[in-house]
Amino acid sequence: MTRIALIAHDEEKPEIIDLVYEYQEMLSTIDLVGTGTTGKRITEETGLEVERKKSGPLGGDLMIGAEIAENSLDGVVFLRDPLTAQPHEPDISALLRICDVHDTPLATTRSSAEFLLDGLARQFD
Ligand SMILES: O=C(CO)COP(=O)(O)O
Repeated sequence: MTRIALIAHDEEKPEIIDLVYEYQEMLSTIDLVGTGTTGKRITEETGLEVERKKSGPLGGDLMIGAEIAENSLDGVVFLRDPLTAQPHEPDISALLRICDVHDTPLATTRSSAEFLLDGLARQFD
């Protein structure tokens, strides 16, 4: 089963909800995991089931990183806020790094997330 992570910083949460609505049909056929607040918001607003890790600042990014290290994830959509300093910046860097280490597809903006999800959808055709 295809499994992807959905994560967004607070300023980007409206954007990830909008993205999930856009790809709702496709996303309803795969396993979704997310950091705590992002996962909660997605489920509340779209009804999609999201396995929730801890909130990002409390270790959620690292928990998703651990799944990547175990090759459990096929992709990561991580809509970062590039204009606000985050208290857990080291955790964010660790997640980005482990995606690179395992060549796990990673999108950090809306347009690159659309490329990633379009690419995944093509695998189902
Ligand atoms: O901080 C985050 C990613 O670094 C996101 O965490 P939340 O989804 O819990 O807001």
